[in-house]
Amino acid sequence: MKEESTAREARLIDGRQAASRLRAAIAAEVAQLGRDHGAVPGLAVVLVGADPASEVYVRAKGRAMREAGMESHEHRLPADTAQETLLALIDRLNADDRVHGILVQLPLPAQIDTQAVIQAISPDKDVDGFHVLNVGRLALGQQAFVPCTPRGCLMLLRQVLGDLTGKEAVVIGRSDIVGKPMAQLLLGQNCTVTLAHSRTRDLPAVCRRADILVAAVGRPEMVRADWIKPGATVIDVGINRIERDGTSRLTGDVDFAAARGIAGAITPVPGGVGPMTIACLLQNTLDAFRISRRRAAPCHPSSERKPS
Ligand SMILES: NC(=O)C1=CN([C@@H]2O[C@H](COP(=O)(O)OP(=O)(O)OC[C@H]3O[C@@H](n4cnc5c(N)ncnc54)[C@H](OP(=O)(O)O)[C@@H]3O)[C@@H](O)[C@H]2O)C=CC1
Ligand SMILES: Nc1nc(=O)c2c([nH]1)NC[C@@H]1CN(c3ccc(C(=O)N[C@@H](CCC(=O)O)C(=O)O)cc3)C=[N+]21
Repeated sequence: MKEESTAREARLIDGRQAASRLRAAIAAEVAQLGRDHGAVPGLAVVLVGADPASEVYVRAKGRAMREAGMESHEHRLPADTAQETLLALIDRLNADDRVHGILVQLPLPAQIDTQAVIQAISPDKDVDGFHVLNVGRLALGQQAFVPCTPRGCLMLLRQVLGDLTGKEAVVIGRSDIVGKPMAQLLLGQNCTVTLAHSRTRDLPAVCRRADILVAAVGRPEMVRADWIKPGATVIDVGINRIERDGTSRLTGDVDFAAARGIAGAITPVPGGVGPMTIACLLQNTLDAFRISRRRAAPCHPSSERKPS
């Protein structure tokens, strides 16, 4: 039978709006903390080299921090910075009481051992959630700093679907910063999780099982409409800069225009996951600030670790 001519379009998941609500709630809490304690949460962002995309993100993070009433301490180092120099900076930031969160923008130049740098960050200031202690805590289902991008994706999913129990979730991409922690979070929500990657056999068929499809690959419009189960919720993490019709623009890992006719709900790029990543960075920094205050008052009877 022929489809109706007015095919139903997927609900658009507005990441900008969700992020702006979260940022407003954080700003209100920060203002209250200032009134109660005269203290301001601070984030140190370290950028090595001058990658233009990284510059854009770092500027956006700084602006969002200041708008929420938080302090942003930006450290820009030349591309040829030695590893020891960066490690010495991390040591200083670990010891700095005004710095509650530390983010080292990735990727780092080739002469620097990324893991050595990440593991040098104090786990209590690791607002990216990349430190082995936070990765382990997340895997064990303990209180942990959760990487900002998957945390934001989960917030959007909860907003659209409510309880995720029993859903079939497929995550494409197994990176340490997106795919793996996303799979852990979905497992924590009682989804049945498949983590797909470049060696997955018959990826389209795997994707067609998904009630929830998260694409974090880095390949423009790789996910076609016929990979999507009708009515599925699609979260497009990909940020790919492409040339089209002579202009440069951003596109996700999903063929958005076609997928809209099949999916139940879908995030756009830009305006989907990206803004939530930044809002979650503010949330993680606020959580880190709270943890530092509990550390400062260890005798208080209610000083347990759980960020409320
Ligand atoms: N919106 C946001 O806030 C953020 C967006 N991003 C974007 O998300 C995307 C992914 O980032 P990131 O996780 O860092 O990327 P990585 O390059 O680290 O990982 C990509 C993953 O995709 C898999 N992959 C590559 N090609 C294929 C293929 N043909 N079929 C199936 N799987 C494939 C790789 O598999 P294998 O492991 O087998 O090689 C790998 O696991 C990028 O576009 C990035 O810009 C990233 C961070 C934040
Ligand atoms: N230590 C570390 N932590 C990160 O979280 C981290 C990182 N390194 N390196 C790079 C990736 C990428 N990332 C993004 C953040 C915001 C947007 C974002 O706000 N995007 C806007 C568009 C921005 C534009 O126009 O370029 C949007 O999707 O609407 C995107 C991507 C964080 N990352």
